[in-house]
Formats: sequence, C-alpha cells, structure tokens
Amino acid sequence: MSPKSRKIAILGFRAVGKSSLAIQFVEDQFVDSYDPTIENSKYPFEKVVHYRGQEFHTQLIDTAGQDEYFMIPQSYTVGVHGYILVYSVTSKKSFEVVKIIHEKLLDQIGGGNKVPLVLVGNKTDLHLQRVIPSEAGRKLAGEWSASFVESSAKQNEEVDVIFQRVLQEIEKQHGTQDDGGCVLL
Ligand SMILES: Nc1nc2c(ncn2[C@@H]2O[C@H](COP(=O)(O)OP(=O)(O)OP(=O)(O)O)[C@@H](O)[C@H]2O)c(=O)[nH]1
Repeated sequence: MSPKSRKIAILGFRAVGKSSLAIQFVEDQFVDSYDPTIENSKYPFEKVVHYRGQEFHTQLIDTAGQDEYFMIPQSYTVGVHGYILVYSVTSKKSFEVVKIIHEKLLDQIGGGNKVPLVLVGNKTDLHLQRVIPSEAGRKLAGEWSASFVESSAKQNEEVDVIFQRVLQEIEKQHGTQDDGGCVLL
C-alpha cells in the first residue's frame, strides 16, 4: 500500500509540553528548557511511522499555546486529520483551558462530525505536583468519545502511544480507503 499522509495538530494551554511531545516523538530527545512556541509552527515536525502494516507520513502542527480567549485559526484545522489536546496533570488551569479549546474546535470544524481526537495529560513524572487525577482526564475523554493517554515527554513515557492512538482515531473515520477518502456508514 502507498504511504498515507496524516496531518495532526497539537493544541493546549501554554507550557503543557506540546513542543516537548512533538520533539520527543520526532527526534527522540527531551530539551529541558522553556522556549515558548511563537509561531504557528517553528518548523514542520515530520515522521514516518508504521501502524498496522501501513506506512504513514505524519506531519505535526505544533501550535503556540492557547488560552480561554483564543480564536482557533483556520490554519489549525484546514487539511488537519486529527487532533491532540494536551493539558498538564500539574495544572488545573490547563485542564479548564483544554475544555474550552475542545468546544471552540468543534465550533470551528462543525460539531456534527466526529473529530479524531486524543486527550493527553502530560508531565506524569511530576508526581508530587499532580493536581488532576487520571480519572478526571479519562472521564472527560469519555464525554468527548476521544482516546485518553497520560504521558511524560521528559521520561518518554507513552509518547509513541499518543501518536498511535491519533492514527487509530483517524483510521476509524477514514477506514482503509484512499487518502482523504470518507467512510461510508
Ligand atoms: N517534568 C516535565 N516537564 C516537562 C514535560 N513536558 C514538558 N516539560 C517542560 O515544560 C515546559 C514547557 O514545555 P513546552 O514543550 O515548551 O510546552 P508548550 O506546550 O509547547 O509551550 P507553548 O509553546 O508556550 O505553548 C518546558 O520547561 C519543558 O521542559 C514533562 O513531561 N515533564
């Protein structure tokens, strides 16, 4: 089968670890310094992955952190196949903001369609600073019919799983059809 291209946007409040997750996934490294993303995307993060015997060319859009007042620009949604919504398990604010981002995202792309989505609670290595229990994240993802993963970009825990899950969510909709093909239900 020919490779399929999949564009994935990573959204979430500031400093939750969006860039760190993207860098860990694509470059297998963690850089422990805070360098806020200021543009849409610093540079295209791309990686070829194999999932269920199929080759996927993934392209990640690493966005600058959103807050509750943010309007989601079209560049974050046009041509995008799936979304990773990130909060930090150490930040209540980021958990509140991820709910607002989800609402705005559905408004932007039309809530009637099911959106391939993975909710991620990052920074699980910071055990003592955790304020969002796993159960709260799992419950929220359940309400959204989304996949749920808790990760540590720092310790490279569950990072690959996030991207496998988002491909899985996308495949649920695109089926095994041609690139961009829609599912006939
Ligand atoms: N302990 C720990 N720190 C992390 C983890 N992921 C990211 N960080 C740190 O959190 C800070 C923010 O990480 P970034 O990856 O820049 O976060 P971001 O969401 O891309 O930030 P914005 O570009 O401002 O939206 C940095 O200091 C990272 O080193 C993690 O899993 N564990």
